[in-house]
Amino acid sequence: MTAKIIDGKQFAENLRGRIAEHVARLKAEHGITPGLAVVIVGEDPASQVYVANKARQTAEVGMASFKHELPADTSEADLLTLVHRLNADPAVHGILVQMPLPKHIDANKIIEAIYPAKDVDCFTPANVGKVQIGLPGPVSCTPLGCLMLLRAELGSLEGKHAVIVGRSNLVGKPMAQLLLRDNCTVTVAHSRTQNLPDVIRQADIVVAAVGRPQMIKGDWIKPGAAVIDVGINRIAAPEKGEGKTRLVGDVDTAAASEVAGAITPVPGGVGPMTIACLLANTVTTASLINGLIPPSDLTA
Ligand SMILES: Nc1nc(=O)c2c([nH]1)NC[C@@H]1CN(c3ccc(C(=O)N[C@@H](CCC(=O)O)C(=O)O)cc3)C=[N+]21
Repeated sequence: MTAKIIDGKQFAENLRGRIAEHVARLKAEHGITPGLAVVIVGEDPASQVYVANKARQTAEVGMASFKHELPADTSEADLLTLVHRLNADPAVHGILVQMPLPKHIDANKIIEAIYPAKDVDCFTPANVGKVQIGLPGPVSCTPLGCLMLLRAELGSLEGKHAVIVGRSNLVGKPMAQLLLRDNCTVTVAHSRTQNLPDVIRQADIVVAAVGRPQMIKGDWIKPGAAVIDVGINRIAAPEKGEGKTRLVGDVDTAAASEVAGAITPVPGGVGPMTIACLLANTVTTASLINGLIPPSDLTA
């Protein structure tokens, strides 16, 4: 069997098209221009690429984009002041503080300062709780993107055994909640799981979010399974020349493609969906802040 390659880049482009339509409607019918503020502290080059991409795509769908680039030695107090200002700014419906933050800043303190109504990452405790009990609001961008791809690929997820590898607050835990809501049987595996290959072999759906390049091997995959690779790891690529690098996922994609029914590539799989879902969440929060029912096709 050769797996279908799930084109996350194309799917994200289509999603952004739907988002642009909702944005146009919010403007025309309600006079609302959804606004997303992105805050980046320090000069990490990878972070700067993501932030530039986010700002460009935000503008492309017709939303207002506010970028705040702060020096690496910004104090926690100054960052908190900025968050408070964005909380109070009526033109801002979404606030994203790019992670990771420099070590002298307590990320949890910053996250807790974000007004939950504007928390488009779905990092605040209030929104994590809402996802868990199924209330409307923003949904963690990467898990939401994975869920959209799975639903598009498989239709109903009911009764399927999903094995999530990784238990982070960013991906593993919210992914488990969303798949439970879609009536999957959910197993969350992690670094202490015993016989990991045998656990993964039971999965109809594998979500790999461990951050270890190509750790999940082809012969761990059940024939026909759907494999969602969240990992984005930069590794050395001597075949491309000295000092060159390339991106790989947490799955050995070439080997897994011989067995799986469908698989997401890296790059071009989950990554572009994460950014599109950030924009989707901004439409959701802009709607809710203004007392409107958010579009059902942009959320879980
Ligand atoms: N508050 C916060 N929210 C985030 O959502 C957040 C964050 N901080 N910090 C960093 C991570 C990482 N992240 C990515 C988003 C898109 C791609 C993406 O589009 N990747 C492309 C490849 C990009 C490349 O070539 O480097 C792809 O997979 O095709 C990657 C990574 C969001 N993050």
